[in-house]
Amino acid sequence: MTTTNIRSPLILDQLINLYDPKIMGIVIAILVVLITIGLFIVWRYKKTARKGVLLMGLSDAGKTLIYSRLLHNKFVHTHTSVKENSGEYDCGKVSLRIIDIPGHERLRAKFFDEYKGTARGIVYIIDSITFQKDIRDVAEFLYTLLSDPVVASNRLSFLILCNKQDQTMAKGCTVIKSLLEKEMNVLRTTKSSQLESTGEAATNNTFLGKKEKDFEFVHLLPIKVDFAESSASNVDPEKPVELEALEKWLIHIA
Ligand SMILES: Nc1nc2c(ncn2[C@@H]2O[C@H](COP(=O)(O)OP(=O)(O)OP(=O)(O)O)[C@@H](O)[C@H]2O)c(=O)[nH]1
Repeated sequence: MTTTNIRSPLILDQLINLYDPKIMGIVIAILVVLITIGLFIVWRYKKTARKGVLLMGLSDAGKTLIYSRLLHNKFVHTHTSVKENSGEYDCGKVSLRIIDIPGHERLRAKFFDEYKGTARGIVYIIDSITFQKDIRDVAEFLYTLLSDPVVASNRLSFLILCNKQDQTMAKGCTVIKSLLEKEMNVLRTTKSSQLESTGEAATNNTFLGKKEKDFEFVHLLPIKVDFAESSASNVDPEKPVELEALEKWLIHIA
């Protein structure tokens, strides 16, 4: 009896002795697990809270027609947008908020700043007929989006949608991808030398891709950039509307 009474406080002392390396180890392991679970819950919450998909691109690429097709399954006669269109797209269990951002140079930055924080992905729409003529502007705008700090920190998904494939003059998405990579490479060199001349190179995070390597979209990971083709117009009944690739991508990121 006496022996037990003397030993129990000693064992208890040992158990609550935080300086005991074993106990310290267990306490640290529990804390690490709890912090990880906490961070995971916050990350999941933030991710699911961001359910916007921005339709972006130069003016006349077909954003509003694609928006109208996707959400209302309608052909509309469009004109240059001056404000955004926004609506819910049902992806089965969840829905996404599709936002059609005006492509006009003076408006797009303002709307992008307004919506980028709530975005999960960006569909960058290209007019595949005028692509070669506008390649510089197409690449420049895309570069601006990809080098945005919010895009990088939220790891937004990108779909580059080569639209107007119903037209015979339209370039296919493989050609567009390869020409765009070449143009982004040139643009990157120009931007880097401009920054160096103003002494901002060290502080600015605008170098996209891998140093010492030609620009490739795959080098932007964890920002994932996919390419697909689409056609939003069915003025010619022989050529149907093709938005399946876009719809599959939306379900994939939802
Ligand atoms: N042939 C063809 N024409 C298309 C397609 N998608 C859009 N268009 C036409 O392209 C023109 C421009 O389409 P919009 O949807 O207004 O373009 P947008 O990108 O919203 O232009 P902004 O509002 O200026 O940003 C319209 O005449 C559309 O009918 C397509 O897949 N094929």
